[in-house]
Amino acid sequence: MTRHSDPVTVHVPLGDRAYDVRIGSGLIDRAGAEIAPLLRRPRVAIVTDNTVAALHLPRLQGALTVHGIVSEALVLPAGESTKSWPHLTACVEWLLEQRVERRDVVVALGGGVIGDLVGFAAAILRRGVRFVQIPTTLLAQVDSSVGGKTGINSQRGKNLIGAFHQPSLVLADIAVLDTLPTRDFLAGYGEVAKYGLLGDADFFDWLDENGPRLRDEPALRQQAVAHCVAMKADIVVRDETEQGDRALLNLGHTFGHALESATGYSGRLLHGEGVAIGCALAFDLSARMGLCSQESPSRVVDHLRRMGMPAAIRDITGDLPDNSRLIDLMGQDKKVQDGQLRFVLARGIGQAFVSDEVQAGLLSEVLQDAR
Ligand SMILES: NC(=O)c1ccc[n+]([C@@H]2O[C@H](COP(=O)([O-])OP(=O)(O)OC[C@H]3O[C@@H](n4cnc5c(N)ncnc54)[C@H](O)[C@@H]3O)[C@@H](O)[C@H]2O)c1
Ligand SMILES: O=C(O)C(=O)C[C@@H](O)[C@H](O)[C@H](O)COP(=O)(O)O
Ligand SMILES: [Zn+2]
Repeated sequence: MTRHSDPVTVHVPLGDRAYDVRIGSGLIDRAGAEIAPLLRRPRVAIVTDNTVAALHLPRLQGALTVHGIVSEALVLPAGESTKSWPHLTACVEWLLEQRVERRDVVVALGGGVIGDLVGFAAAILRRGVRFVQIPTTLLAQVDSSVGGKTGINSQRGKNLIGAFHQPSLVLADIAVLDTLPTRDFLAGYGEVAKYGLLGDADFFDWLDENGPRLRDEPALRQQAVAHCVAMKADIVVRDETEQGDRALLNLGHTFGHALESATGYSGRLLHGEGVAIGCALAFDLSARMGLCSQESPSRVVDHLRRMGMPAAIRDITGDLPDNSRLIDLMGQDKKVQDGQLRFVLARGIGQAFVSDEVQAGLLSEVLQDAR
């Protein structure tokens, strides 16, 4: 049964690209009322994946119909491999076939894969149309639906083709997370933990106490999602296009993205799992560089393990390329400057910063010991 509670609103004040992120139970049932004020004519194009379509699309379309909004839907295959050129082409061509105009609104209903792909399609369609994010995974609610990073993967690396394109509205219905498989919920938790680790030690303490209860207690879930979104909004407003501080949101991602590429964007390693392992490695590296005490990486790993999450490279099943290949994959990271790798490191829990001073030998050592 869908519960309804008062939504919390986090405003993202980006001038003429400002928008609200609404977080609460039952928001999909109110999507017609929420989206109607954005529309110049009463129709939207929805893009989703097959799993989400079966569970939540009829409810969304019903809620739009009640407000006289006509909708058509494109259903793409679920999974990371959908963030690719062929599916981007299919999505853009379908939107053109639907005669989506410059003043229309496209709706992305799904997890981070759909949000990133559809956001990018909206960025390039007729040189840019507006879009609304309706994130249906924990990961998408706390992270990918906010901030305007959109794009697809390349064989050469994660998210290497994309654009900054902010949504016009985000509707995070925390009740949809009830249908999310545990593995996907925990993958999203990797990004939740990341926020505490990068800049909020008190939040990490709170997660230590409440993390295991987030899945079953809607009030805690709403609190956690709202806190992460507020933290992300604050960083994005300071540095929308990642010239500086925004790179903090990349904690764990230099390692995680290389591991995702190495596993072929397959079900072997989900993005949030890669981020969790990457955070543990970033703290390990920081401790070896003398930036923080050994207590910090130990605490990170203990927390992830207690949550039932992978926390080391050895937790990934199957073969992986050798360390030099992994480091080679890291060379495609978007933080690289003048060919030099840059990492998000930490002076302790909640004290992350960006560094280009990592010695290659130490990096190999960290990877070697983690396998
Ligand atoms: N743009 C950004 O700032 C940003 C931030 C973080 C991650 N990302 C990207 O997000 C992607 C990962 O997102 P994700 O973890 O949401 O993966 P996902 O979109 O693949 O969703 C995970 C799985 O859950 C299913 N699902 C979604 N909602 C469901 C629901 N309510 N009930 C049941 N099943 C549901 C999906 O069909 C899919 O199988 C990666 O590509 C990552 O690079 C982007
Ligand atoms: O919003 C950001 O900025 C982030 O880095 C959030 C990350 O969780 C997310 O995975 C993002 O897509 C990674 O960005 P990338 O630029 O390294 O591809
Ligand atoms: Zn991420």
